[in-house]
Amino acid sequence: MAEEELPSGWEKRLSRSTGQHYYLNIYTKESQWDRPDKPAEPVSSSGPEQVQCSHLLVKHQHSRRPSSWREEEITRTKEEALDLIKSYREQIVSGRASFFELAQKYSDCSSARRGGELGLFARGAMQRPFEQAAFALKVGELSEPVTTDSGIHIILRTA
Ligand SMILES: O=C(N[C@H](Cc1nc2ccccc2[nH]1)C(=O)O)c1cc2ccccc2s1
Repeated sequence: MAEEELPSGWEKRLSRSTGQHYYLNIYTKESQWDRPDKPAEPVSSSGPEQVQCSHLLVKHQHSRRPSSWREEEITRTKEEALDLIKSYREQIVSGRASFFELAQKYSDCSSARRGGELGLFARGAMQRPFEQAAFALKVGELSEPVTTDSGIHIILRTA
């Protein structure tokens, strides 16, 4: 009886040490003894090309532009900004407030009017610490506080 065809993405190999056959995933280079029952998927090892995020930014006196739609001159200290961003994060995580609502009310970024929505962006578009944090998030995940030259952010990945 002809052996059933292997699912795509696998190769059948012979183990020299045991004389047993094993199966090699040609994408991940992982091997297994059991015959695979479904195709191996090509992995995008470099992660997503683009992410969609919203953010809530609290600026401080040393921010790159210590001014915003909320406040002509922002004088709070970096420590006060971090305390604020932590309290907003806690309100969101506890479900007492929505990300959209707090970003709209309190974010020092012009994206506040859209609940902090920044849209889709690729690597290279945003300041590096922000990019690194955003691309490390799973969809729906809220970051810990992230510091950039603009101030302190919490980032919600939406897609
Ligand atoms: O750089 C911006 N706004 C700055 C503050 C700021 N700095 C950021 C740094 C990283 C990501 C977003 C950031 N927003 C400001 O208003 O002083 C952006 C506003 C918007 C609005 C819509 C979409 C993208 C962007 S980027």
